[in-house]
Amino acid sequence: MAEVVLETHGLTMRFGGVVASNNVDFKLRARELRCLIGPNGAGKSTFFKCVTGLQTPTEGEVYMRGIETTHWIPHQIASLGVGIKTQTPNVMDSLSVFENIWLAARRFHDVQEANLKTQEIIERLALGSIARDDLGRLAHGERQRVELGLVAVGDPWLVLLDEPAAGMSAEDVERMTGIIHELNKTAAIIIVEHDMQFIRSIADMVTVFHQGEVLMEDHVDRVMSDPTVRNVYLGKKN
Ligand SMILES: Nc1ncnc2c1ncn2[C@@H]1O[C@H](COP(=O)(O)OP(=O)(O)OP(=O)(O)O)[C@@H](O)[C@H]1O
Repeated sequence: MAEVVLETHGLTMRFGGVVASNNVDFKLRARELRCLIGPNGAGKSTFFKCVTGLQTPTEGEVYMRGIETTHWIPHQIASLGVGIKTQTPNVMDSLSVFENIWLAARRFHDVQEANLKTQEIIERLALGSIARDDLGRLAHGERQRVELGLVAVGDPWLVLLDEPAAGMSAEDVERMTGIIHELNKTAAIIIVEHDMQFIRSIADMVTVFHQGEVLMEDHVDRVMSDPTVRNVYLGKKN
């Protein structure tokens, strides 16, 4: 069996009386692609933030390739070889696509290698036609693609993506799907996502969150046809 690259034990996050994440045990193996779904307020974002170091859980532990990262900040986690795409990316609108990717590449490589890596990412993600454009002038879908480029530049073995398809056109989503599959050749990937069409097109295994807990973990087809999952989305009691 493939190596476990991410594991949580009893991950719990309380905000006052609200238990946003409740004793979550989670495991992801090398080269897996897992979508995290669930209705609004189910605890997906909280789980994502605890795993990426944006929040520190109240209880429980996070391990990446066996290293405990529970109290680490995102920068430390990224330095392990983990690519993180949050909804508030660290980019500069007044710099070009090339420059933004180059700056990200420079964190991992010397100047010469950063040049080569930037060029490689621009080709892999088909960003050539917009490479000299300022990031601030790009359409939403193009920008999302650049942000994936920033994730890919560190050759990550684990990629954590928060709603990569949000607000995108069907064409952009299709492109994004291709890029994620390409990243998945070398990295395990977690995607927090609302867009069911995107999930159907990309997911294999899905973890369903409900009221801060894992309700179900199974193949996307079984999850989508499960009556309990349907009821949870529709807000019905079982
Ligand atoms: N910073 C916070 N302070 C207080 N309560 C919070 C905070 N963050 C999340 N919560 C609460 O925790 C619960 C889980 O929220 P979370 O955002 O993790 O769910 P979600 O599944 O990501 O929802 P959505 O799909 O709407 O983004 C909700 O009841 C939410 O109101």
